[in-house]
Amino acid sequence: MTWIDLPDGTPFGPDNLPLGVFRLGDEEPRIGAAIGDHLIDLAPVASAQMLDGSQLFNQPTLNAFLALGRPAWKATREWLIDLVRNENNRDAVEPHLVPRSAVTMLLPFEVADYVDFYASEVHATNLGRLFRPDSEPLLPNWKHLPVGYHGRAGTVVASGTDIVRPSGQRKPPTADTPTYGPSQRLDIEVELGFVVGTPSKLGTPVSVDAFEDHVYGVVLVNDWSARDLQAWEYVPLGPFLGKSFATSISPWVVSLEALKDATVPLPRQDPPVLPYLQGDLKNPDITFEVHWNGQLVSTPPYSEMYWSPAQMLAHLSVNGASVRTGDLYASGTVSGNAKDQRGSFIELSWGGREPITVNGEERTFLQDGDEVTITGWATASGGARIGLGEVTGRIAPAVS
Ligand SMILES: O=C(O)/C=C/C(=O)CC(=O)CC(=O)O
Ligand SMILES: [Ca+2]
Ligand SMILES: [Mg+2]
Repeated sequence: MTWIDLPDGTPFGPDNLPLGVFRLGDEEPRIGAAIGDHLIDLAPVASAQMLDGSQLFNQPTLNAFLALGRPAWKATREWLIDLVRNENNRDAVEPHLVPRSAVTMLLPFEVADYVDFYASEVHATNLGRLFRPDSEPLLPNWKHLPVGYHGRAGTVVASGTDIVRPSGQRKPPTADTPTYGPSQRLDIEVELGFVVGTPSKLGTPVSVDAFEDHVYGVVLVNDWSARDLQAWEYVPLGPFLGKSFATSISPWVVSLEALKDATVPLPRQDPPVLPYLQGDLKNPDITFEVHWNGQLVSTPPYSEMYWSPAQMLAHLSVNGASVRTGDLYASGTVSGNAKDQRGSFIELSWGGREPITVNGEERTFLQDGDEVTITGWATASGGARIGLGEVTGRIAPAVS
């Protein structure tokens, strides 16, 4: 399959070839493609082959590449596949294979706008029960439109960035007035992020069928959430400071093309959705693993998500809002039906009332020094693993 040595079970086999931005020593950041324990430094390989646009890879972000659109994404993928499969390319590529352990991975693209959805029925039901115990868990709109909110693009950070515990207002139900201080209910949210390449025109909605023309690929997302800040501030306008302090994403952008054999039909939508949300709808079949201080605590499955990524894009643009190169929209927390498939600690510990055991300790929310690592992968036809790599972050103490 490839002339490059691959470790067993690598997330980055010859069918994946995700793109990311790396820094090697004090050299300028540039674009690489992951393969096994290495990356291919693409700029020198492309310029030696005198490819049009080889300057594209000599960039500190993927944005210029993303803006090229689907035909160029496909051509680039075919070129990459040939580089790693065809032994004739060995002499050209081998000098530019860099061990991934030798580089620092950066934010892969400059994030334009950031939207966060709420597309898991299990998660929305669980949070409804926890935040609004006296009402129906799912609000009347939930099965008619993919609920979402606009987040803060400027605080989307690279995997590995420390997350400073946010401070803010919180008012426990038993208190009469709010107090200010470090969040005591700091949480994670396991999500899949969709990366927009091709922009759309202001005033013109993007149809469900045009999803693959606009979205290049996916990243892992951890949408850190301060549940105490959130519970006090969110009514009636939705999430604000409880979410905006940081959102971490994985460094490798996996293309939709690499995932095309790893999809499942959408769960049945009942009641039927409006025509602009109808189409041939699929979900990527990704399984996540959540490690809390090294211990596996949950394995959320993407396949059960109620709203598809194409419906999210159609909905976020149906009023004529345009999308831009570098837009990121996230699925919302991925939670499965089983207890050990929940994608947040507020669900895993049921609001803090049912602690879970992590490395022998009873735990509910995040403590300073805790580290959370989320991985994810799909299985392509033929059994090859298409890995998304990982997104990781450690909690640093609040600023006093
Ligand atoms: O139900 C609520 O009031 C709040 C829900 C969330 O915190 C979820 C959110 O950020 C969207 C998601 O990740 O699913
Ligand atoms: Ca979220
Ligand atoms: Mg966030």
